Amino acid sequence: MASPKKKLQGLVAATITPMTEHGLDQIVIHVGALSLKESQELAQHAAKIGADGIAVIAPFFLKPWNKDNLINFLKEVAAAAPALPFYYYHIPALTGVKIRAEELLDGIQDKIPTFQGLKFSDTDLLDFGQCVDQNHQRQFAFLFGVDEQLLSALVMGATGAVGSTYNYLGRKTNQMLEAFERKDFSSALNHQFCIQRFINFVVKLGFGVSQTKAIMTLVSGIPMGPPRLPLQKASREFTDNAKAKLKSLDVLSFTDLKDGNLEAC
Ligand SMILES: CC(=O)N[C@@H]([C@@H](O)[C@H](O)[C@H](O)CO)[C@@H](O)CC(=O)C(=O)O
Repeated sequence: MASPKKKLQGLVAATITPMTEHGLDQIVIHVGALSLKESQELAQHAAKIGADGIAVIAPFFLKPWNKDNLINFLKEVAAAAPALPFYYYHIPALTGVKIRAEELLDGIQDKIPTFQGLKFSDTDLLDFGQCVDQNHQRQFAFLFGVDEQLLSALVMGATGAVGSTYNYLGRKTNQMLEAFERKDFSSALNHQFCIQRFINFVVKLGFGVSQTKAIMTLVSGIPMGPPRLPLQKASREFTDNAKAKLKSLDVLSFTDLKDGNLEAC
């Protein structure tokens, strides 16, 4: 897993490595599940193996229909690991739970004392901005999850980012962060546009977890394995096209895309 500098994090969904040996600064484990009991067990397990925090998506088969239902679910999961910082993972496009994050934040720490922040994977920058706006004491982390829009979210007050493309576009994204920090907005925008060119290209080909695995294998040479059903493996055609695009944009932190890596895909 790439570990780019600054505030970016690749996705760590689960780990079997003893937590003392992973070499990462922090590990937040996602413990969301369709069943509350399962989620609580995962939270307890995360605490036992030394995670630095837990994150939870909304349950999406039997959905919470309002803010209070959702908070009650999250509260029970958080209570299963009372010593761990708790993050709500807001990803409405995948869960179908469209309760606005800014509504959820209102008074949340009274209900969930360990609440630490949001991973916000949605393109609604009004909702995102209103989350940041109401955080007067600046106590929460706002980790943005739409990689192609990170610059806009930084302007709105994102405090970090978690996304799939940082596993291989980390260098380019760090260049954007550095330009943003030195207030060189024109360079920051150029870097964001470059990232967008790649994402726009792969989105048109069909882009998801399988394709992310294929690109990560291609770039690192570390076989990421096939996706689990019902997902299907990315096609060779996709990988060839993604490789050509990465080369033409010159965005890789790795000096070489070795031919063997393509075979590993
Ligand atoms: C909907 C989605 O998959 N969003 C990604 C982004 O990193 C996304 O791949 C990227 O912005 C390209 O659209 C992450 O926020 C979430 C993610 O990868 C995950 O939870 O597996």
